[in-house]
Amino acid sequence: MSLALGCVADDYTGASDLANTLTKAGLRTIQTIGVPEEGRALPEADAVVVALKSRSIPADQAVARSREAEAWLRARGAAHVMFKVCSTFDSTDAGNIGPVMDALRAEAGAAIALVTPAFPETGRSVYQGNLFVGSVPLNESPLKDHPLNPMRDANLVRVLGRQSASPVGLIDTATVARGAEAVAARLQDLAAEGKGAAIADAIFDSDLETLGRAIIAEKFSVGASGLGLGLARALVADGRGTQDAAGAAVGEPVGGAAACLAGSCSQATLQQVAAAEKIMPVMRLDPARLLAGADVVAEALAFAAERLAAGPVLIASSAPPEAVRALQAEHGVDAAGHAIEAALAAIAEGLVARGVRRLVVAGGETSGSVVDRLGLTAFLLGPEIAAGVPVLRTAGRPEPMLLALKSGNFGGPDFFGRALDMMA
Ligand SMILES: Nc1ncnc2c1ncn2[C@@H]1O[C@H](COP(=O)(O)OP(=O)(O)OP(=O)(O)O)[C@@H](O)[C@H]1O
Ligand SMILES: O=C(O)[C@@H](O)C(=O)CO
Repeated sequence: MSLALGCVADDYTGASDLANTLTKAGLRTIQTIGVPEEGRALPEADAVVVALKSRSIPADQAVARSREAEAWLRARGAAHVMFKVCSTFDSTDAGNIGPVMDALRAEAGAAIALVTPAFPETGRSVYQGNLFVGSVPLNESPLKDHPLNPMRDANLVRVLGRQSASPVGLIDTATVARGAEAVAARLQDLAAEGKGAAIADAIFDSDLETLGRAIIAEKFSVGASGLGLGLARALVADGRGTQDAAGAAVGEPVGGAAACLAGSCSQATLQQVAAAEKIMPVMRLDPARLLAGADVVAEALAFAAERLAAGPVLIASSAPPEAVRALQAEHGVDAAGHAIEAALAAIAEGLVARGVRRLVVAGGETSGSVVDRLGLTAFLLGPEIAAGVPVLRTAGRPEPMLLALKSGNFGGPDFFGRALDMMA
């Protein structure tokens, strides 16, 4: 297998979002969970997205894991490696986007990296270096209340500048409008000025296509699904894609019971959980009781066991920002987050033991814990449920499962019902 494109993603839902975009754009794509162990056979692919759970871990660990993933991808022929970050640039001033970018850029022997989280299909655009979520700057969007990394500055030149060891420049929209050669020239000028990264403006998919063409001959970039789209289209134009990449992984139904888990507290997920209450039994986990030592895992599994034969259930810890803040104030951000993630992962394991083979999970960290607990190692890409959320089919598991790993902010209010319909 000689890869046209290699990607290192900093969380599992983000990886499936990117793999979905690459597949739709015409690259046959596989998502692996971590770096595959030596000797593990993978299906033929044009692109591999190695999913890490590195968004919220200490920066030195994120760097080490990302370097290992990059080396694995390069060894399989990937001339360009993209580091996939969140389209809302989720990170703190302590990392991890800057440190990982610095390390992978050095590995690639590149002087500068083009960086853009723009993903117009989901309303993320970058103008004059400022990230917009829909019509509002990042710091006015619901991301200002994110439980792990509240985003309080929309200016990405500043945000990345605080995380990277080298200065950060801007490729503005006027330059992007002049085309790929103008972008490539500006990138070289910024490198000559000593900049190690350039935030690139992008408002429309056509901007991302320009950026893709400008950097496809470079070895490294940083972006979200939008930049993936630009790179994939440049590769496909160059004859590196596969006809019917999107149809490649649609397989037989897997049967079994279906269930949903939500650990995301985003505004989108809160609405989706509320809407799900109209179509399936919903159990709301009480994190305060969990943290006080109550066996909420057993309670949730008993709730599910009584109902699964009749249809899907949803188990959710999702709560509005005030409740999240109150819990975190009492127990600490990490302790609260990890305890809830671990509980939802244990519930997932119990559900699979009780015959669940179709599982929808909302939230990046939550999905990471669930997928790790289930020991899943790779996914093939199925149809798209909502922008950025595909149906995933496990690869290498004797009894296949279907999953949907939803990034917190993605999907419309009817997401859970829609996902279950598409996984029937
Ligand atoms: N009621 C709650 N109170 C406090 N923290 C919670 C609560 N419910 C879930 N959490 C924690 O909030 C975090 C949510 O992060 P997660 O990544 O799963 O969702 P998200 O941030 O909305 O999704 P994404 O990263 O895809 O945008 C997790 O650590 C989870 O355990
Ligand atoms: O880019 C995005 O917004 C998503 O793929 C994601 O990473 C959210 O966690």
